[in-house]
Amino acid sequence: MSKQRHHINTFKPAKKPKPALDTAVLKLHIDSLADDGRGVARHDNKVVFVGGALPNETVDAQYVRRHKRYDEAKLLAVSTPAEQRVDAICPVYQRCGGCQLQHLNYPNQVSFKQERLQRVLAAASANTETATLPAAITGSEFGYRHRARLSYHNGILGFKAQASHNLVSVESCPLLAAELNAVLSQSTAAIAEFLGDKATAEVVLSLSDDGRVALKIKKEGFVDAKRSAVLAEKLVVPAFLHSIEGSKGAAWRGDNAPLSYPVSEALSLPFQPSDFTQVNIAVNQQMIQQCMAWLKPESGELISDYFCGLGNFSLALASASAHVIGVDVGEAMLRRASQQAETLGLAIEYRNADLFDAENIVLDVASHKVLLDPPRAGAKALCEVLAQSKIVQTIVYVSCDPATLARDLAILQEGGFAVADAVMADMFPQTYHLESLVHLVRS
Ligand SMILES: C[S@@+](CC[C@H](N)C(=O)[O-])C[C@H]1O[C@@H](n2cnc3c(N)ncnc32)[C@H](O)[C@@H]1O
Repeated sequence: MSKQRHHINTFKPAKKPKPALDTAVLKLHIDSLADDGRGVARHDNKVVFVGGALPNETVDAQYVRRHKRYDEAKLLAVSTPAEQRVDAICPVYQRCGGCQLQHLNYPNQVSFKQERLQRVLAAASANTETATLPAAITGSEFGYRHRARLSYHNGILGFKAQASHNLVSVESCPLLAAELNAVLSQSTAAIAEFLGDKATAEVVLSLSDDGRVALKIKKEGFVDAKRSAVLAEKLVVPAFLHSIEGSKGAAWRGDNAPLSYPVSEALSLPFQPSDFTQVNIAVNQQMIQQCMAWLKPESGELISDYFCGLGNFSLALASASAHVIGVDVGEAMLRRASQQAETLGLAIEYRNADLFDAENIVLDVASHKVLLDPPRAGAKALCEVLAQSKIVQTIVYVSCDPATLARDLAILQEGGFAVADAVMADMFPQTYHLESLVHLVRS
């Protein structure tokens, strides 16, 4: 039998060369703001997104990327500035990827986010007129973050640049609390000396309400204990080295005394730098009060707090004499939350469950009121279970992502819940991030 030869075609057609980007200066009129804060114009029958441009402005811009359905352009000059335009206060604004709205005055940042929330509510309830929203929950426009996560690469400590993995060097950031900025500028040289030119790392700064600032480093490779101790010595009070974790070998641990952040005048939450904490303390405290006003906890009644983290909402609910079941996937956080509940003598039972998996979701038959505060991915599985259950009568949904909020509200409304109230909470001024609270009742 003759061997058959299979002919394998190894010929690969050469990739079509990309057409050169048109470098002409475009004169664009900006019609609106996209959800990510970029100005939206139309040119050549296509939408063009222009970062840093505002509605009603005429701008000069140049293409940076062209796609089938839309194009992206960079702002060169604003020929007719909008009334809402203000000067950005950060020297690396438009290079750093952290802020998108510093060029828009604050009242208009708030209305931009209010309108986005209104659109989400309108889309989720096609037949319901969306009432005007109440005044937004707001705090300071700048200096509001008590926690910051910076990246380190090739000798640069900073934040990711816009639309790129490069880093923008930052020794001070107008969104950070003054205490964090002081520590950042004092410690940058010591951190860079410790990590060297080639390391890749993450540096987390966390401010405690007693003024201490913890520095935690996560790096590639092994951690050198002696050099870690030298870095710890170099940090100036109130900064202290909390820990250095490597991708290999043992971690170096320094002072691990818990930090704390206040959730009300009377209550504080102990936390570790790796825990989830709401970054904006003033806005968080008002959010807690809003949730309490909607949930109206009564003595002895059972309330479920899903995605409870360290018990940010559970503590307040239980302090008003409710019994609380807190559910989260973060084991270490749940341990700390339980300890705090025990210290304060509060009736909270914390449970560990993956709430993205419907099989793990158990609704307690005695719990008619529910609070949920999921991560950006939302809470599809939980909302499907809540929609089918006739036990739960009141839901407060705390959302940090309008797209998943819209999806989940549609599920809940299909299941018989109606939006009773909603409010925008400006947790992240100067950025496009939208935090919102929605109160639903079974109709
Ligand atoms: C936006 S945080 C809210 C935490 C808390 N409610 C607060 O206010 O501090 C989201 C929480 O969801 C938790 N989480 C993330 N994925 C989860 C999952 N699949 N199942 C359960 N909890 C999850 C995180 O651990 C985190 O604590």
